[in-house]
Amino acid sequence: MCTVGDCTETPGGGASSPITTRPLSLLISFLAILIATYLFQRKRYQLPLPPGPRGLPILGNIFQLASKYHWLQQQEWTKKYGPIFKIRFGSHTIIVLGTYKAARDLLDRRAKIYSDRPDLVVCGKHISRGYRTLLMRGEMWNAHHRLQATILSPKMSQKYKPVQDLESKHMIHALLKKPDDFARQFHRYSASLVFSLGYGKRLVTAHEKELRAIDLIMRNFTEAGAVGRWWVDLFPILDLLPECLAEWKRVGLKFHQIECELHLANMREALEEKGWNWAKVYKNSPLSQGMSELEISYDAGILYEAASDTTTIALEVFILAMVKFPHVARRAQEELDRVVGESRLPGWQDQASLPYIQKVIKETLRWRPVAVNAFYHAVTEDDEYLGYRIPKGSWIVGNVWGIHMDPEVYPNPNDYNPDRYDDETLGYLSFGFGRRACTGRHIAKNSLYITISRMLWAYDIGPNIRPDGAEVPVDDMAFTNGFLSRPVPFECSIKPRNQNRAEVIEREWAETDKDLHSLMTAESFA
Ligand code: HEM
Repeated sequence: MCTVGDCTETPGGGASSPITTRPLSLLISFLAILIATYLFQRKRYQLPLPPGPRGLPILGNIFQLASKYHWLQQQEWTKKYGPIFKIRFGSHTIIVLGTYKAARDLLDRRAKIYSDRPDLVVCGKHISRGYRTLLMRGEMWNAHHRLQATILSPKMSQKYKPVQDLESKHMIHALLKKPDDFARQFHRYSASLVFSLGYGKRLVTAHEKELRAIDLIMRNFTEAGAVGRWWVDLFPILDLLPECLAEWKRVGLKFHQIECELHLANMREALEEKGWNWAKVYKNSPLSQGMSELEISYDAGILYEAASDTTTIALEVFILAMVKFPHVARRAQEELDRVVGESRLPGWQDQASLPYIQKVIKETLRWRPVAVNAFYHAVTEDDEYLGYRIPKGSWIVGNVWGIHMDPEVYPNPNDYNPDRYDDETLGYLSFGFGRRACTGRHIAKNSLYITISRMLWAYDIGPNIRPDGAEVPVDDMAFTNGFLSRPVPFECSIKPRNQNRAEVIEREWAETDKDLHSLMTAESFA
């Protein structure tokens, strides 16, 4: 028998819930979710877009951004519109995040939906043709990200220290003969390090054809690929034009072919080299099965491109800072003299005992960030933040420059002041955000440690002095414009601190094992 309320019997006599009430409750829950989602989306859809500067009809804010330094313009707009604002770039909406908190909240904490890249027509579709990790999307990016993790993880990055030791000694020694040549020596260091790791071959003179070829590619990519250089980047529909009317297609194809030839040739040679190298790891990795030879070679080539200019620029900024803030150099030298002494160069064994040098590195990356806007992210779902709607597909940019100059986070931001990192929680954003943060950052930080500590141990760095005794003025705001922003060439004085140190440099360089293959055996990377 059953009474009202506890009946579990059906007219047919069996247990009722699996057959009748469960589908009903499922249906009700489904409808409730549907309605809630609809109401939520409708509410979100009704939210306003972030505020932003008025632009021209159709074109948007392109001309305002084309002003000399777009990052200064963005900094001004943050002051006017707040932590999040919108600009238009032809048919694209770009959301700019102007404060540390806004950038961390969205690009890091909501990285799951903020780690896509926009489809960039010229540098993405035509020059890179899907092969450049920086611009990859979806599954293809996942596959390459996993592949890169096998060689760029924190653990693997520690194993590259012997090569960084060799290349930094080479650099410090070369500067004894030609101190004015510092920019070229920094470039040689950065390029040779990654070329050695990637292809098992050093770049000793900085005149090698490989180095010139990659420099050409970087120039092509940054100049021809700069978003806004071509109308088609603003209005992708123009890409439907036939090739005879679309110069960017011809230029893109030409640049792509140059890259393909170079990356393939470099990889094929690397596979024949004696020792261990990234090309071999890539080729033999189970993670690369199913990737074409070109795809694998491009990945290795891209690492070289991503590593060489960035590290060079950071080192140039370091010299600029030492010229403008000589008291910092003196503080760092006191620390080095106390910890290391005068009879040897600083090495990896000193890294943990040189906290001031670590702060100098952080401050260098903050004070004049190498990539002023990191790089474009894109959002894969509609989202809201601070009461504003962020439409799916928007391009998202963290204005790293403006954020690093925010006095609320970094008091007196234009001062180069390593002591600000006494607060160990204070961060910086120079390696970008979330899942797209720079995968080479562990190598980069070690490079900056070994080169900067040795530069300061070995040399006095300061302004150049004219014959009349006046300092040659240096403008610490004179930078090139672009995705990467480097100091405009400037004069400075780099002199050995004394004869003893010059002799130590000579001695250590003479005693260094310069045979890359003996440093890069398969056993040392196992
Ligand atoms: C001081 C040196 C360096 C700086 C300042 C730097 C900065 C950056 C920045 C800002 C990004 C874009 C991050 C974003 O979109 O949020 C990036 C991406 C990347 N960097 Fe670096 N980088 C440096 C050195 C290196 C090195 C040494 C390597 C490799 C050995 C490297 C490999 C890459 C790669 C592969 C990406 C693309 C990541 C992706 O989209 O998946 N970088 N880097």
